Amino acid sequence: MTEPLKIAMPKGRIFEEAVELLRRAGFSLPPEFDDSRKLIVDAPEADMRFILAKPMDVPTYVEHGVADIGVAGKDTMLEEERDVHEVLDLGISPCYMAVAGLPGFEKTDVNPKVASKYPNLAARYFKEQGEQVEIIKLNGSIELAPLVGLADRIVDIVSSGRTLKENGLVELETIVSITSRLIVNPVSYRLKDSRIDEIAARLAEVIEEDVR
Ligand SMILES: Nc1ncnc2c1ncn2[C@@H]1O[C@H](COP(=O)(O)OP(=O)(O)OP(=O)(O)O)[C@@H](O)[C@H]1O
Ligand SMILES: O=P(O)(O)OC[C@H]1O[C@H](OP(=O)(O)OP(=O)(O)O)[C@H](O)[C@@H]1O
Repeated sequence: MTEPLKIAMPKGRIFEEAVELLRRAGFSLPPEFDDSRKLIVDAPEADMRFILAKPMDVPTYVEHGVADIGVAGKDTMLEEERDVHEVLDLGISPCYMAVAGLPGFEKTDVNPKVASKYPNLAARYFKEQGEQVEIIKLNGSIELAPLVGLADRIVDIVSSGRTLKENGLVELETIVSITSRLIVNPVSYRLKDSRIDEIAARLAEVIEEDVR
């Protein structure tokens, strides 16, 4: 008897698209997957065990090896910088990271403040730009920060652009495009390479079908 492959899945936005992709790749996932509060879900037919984590924590579960593989937004990889391999761009949940602010924003030298849920990514970006800023970490509703004067700019995810627009903010710079990735623990990859390669290949086939 082999041990089931452990897969860390992000709850929330990415979840449904990732499940659909796995099902289309021919993996049989139990119906309870679609409507349950369980955090560990076994899929015996696929010989898989799913660990349902907060999206930002998926790379952590995979780095520590409690999950062999995982599905993670590129944003979480850039923020967390975990020791994991990225083996496939799944192309799902596309969005991008941008700097935004109030219209007419101009850089001043006086203590610029940037609010973000991604403090490491934001700090790295401004360092690369040669601009010294203070990063203020927030956990959500980032667009509020410039409206109430907590920060003059934000670094956040943009998808439809609706949140920026409805709050009277404008995009100032695009940082990076984002999609979800299949990530792998380096030790699991050495020990279970054929199993993991097979999953990646089957997913890649489905993704290619969509491109065609
Ligand atoms: N418009 C979007 N806003 C945020 N994340 C998005 C968007 N579109 C795609 N994504 C992807 O979805 C992931 C976040 O999913 P979700 O919003 O469910 O998690 P979260 O922000 O951690 O949730 P929570 O609001 O519970 O903190 C990101 O890592 C990103 O890769
Ligand atoms: O361009 P849009 O389609 O409007 O999407 C972008 C918004 O969605 C996300 O927030 P989320 O809904 O996750 O809420 P949060 O601010 O509580 O994280 C993100 O942080 C932006 O605020």
